[in-house]
Amino acid sequence: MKIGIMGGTFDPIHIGHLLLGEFAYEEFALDEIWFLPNGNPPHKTTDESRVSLNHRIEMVKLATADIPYFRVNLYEAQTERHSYTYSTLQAFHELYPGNEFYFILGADSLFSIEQWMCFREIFPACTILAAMRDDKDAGQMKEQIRYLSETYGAKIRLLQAPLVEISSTTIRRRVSRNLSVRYMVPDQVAGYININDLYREETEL
Ligand SMILES: Nc1ncnc2c1ncn2[C@@H]1O[C@H](COP(=O)(O)OP(=O)(O)OP(=O)(O)O)[C@@H](O)[C@H]1O
Ligand SMILES: O=C(O)c1ccc[n+]([C@@H]2O[C@H](COP(=O)([O-])O)[C@@H](O)[C@H]2O)c1
Repeated sequence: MKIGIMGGTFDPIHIGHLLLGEFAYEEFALDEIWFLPNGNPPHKTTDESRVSLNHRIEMVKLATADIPYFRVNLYEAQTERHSYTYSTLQAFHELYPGNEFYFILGADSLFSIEQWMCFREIFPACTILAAMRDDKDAGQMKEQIRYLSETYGAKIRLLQAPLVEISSTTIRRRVSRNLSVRYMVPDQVAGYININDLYREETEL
């Protein structure tokens, strides 16, 4: 099978993430998209101010429940230790042999990938599908793809998805200011945020 992996902190999941999954599925004829919530994000330093892992997972489940080819994979959520993409991919090849993995990410992740743990080991283990987050990314993205491909033999494809300038930060900020997040997150996620009173405090940004 061809499996797309949509890794993220998902604090909370929003339509930018879901569109990447949907367009990757279609454009690269993938069989499934696995949403992979990060248990303890290696590079985000403000974990203590974020909502609990359980809330993040619950929102990912709600957002993906109706789509048969969207799955939630809790591999990285099962450990308190940092999860690193290279080791998750190694584990997936052992746990699910014979599958091809496509790691889906946005421009910011592609630009910082050389700071990731053992990043060279990521390239032979998957094809990267990289999406722009912003119009300004276009030229720089192509250059970064060329650079990573030539330098490390990375297999990277540009993922053409609608440009959505929404981030989890935007959602957290808007909720804390009592502004609407309707249409930015699925209705079920907006309802969950509301019922559980998430992101109300400015300090949770
Ligand atoms: N609107 C978007 N368009 C394209 N890619 C996105 C978008 N939002 C997130 N991504 C990508 O999805 C992956 C997971 O992102 P993450 O869960 O950190 O969301 P985020 O919106 O970037 O969060 P935050 O604002 O908290 O940093 C990353 O590879 C990121 O680049
Ligand atoms: O392995 C690493 O060192 C590493 C460093 C930064 C990000 N990642 C992964 O990249 C994905 C997007 O990360 P984030 O923080 O933007 O949600 C998610 O699956 C992270 O686990 C991985």
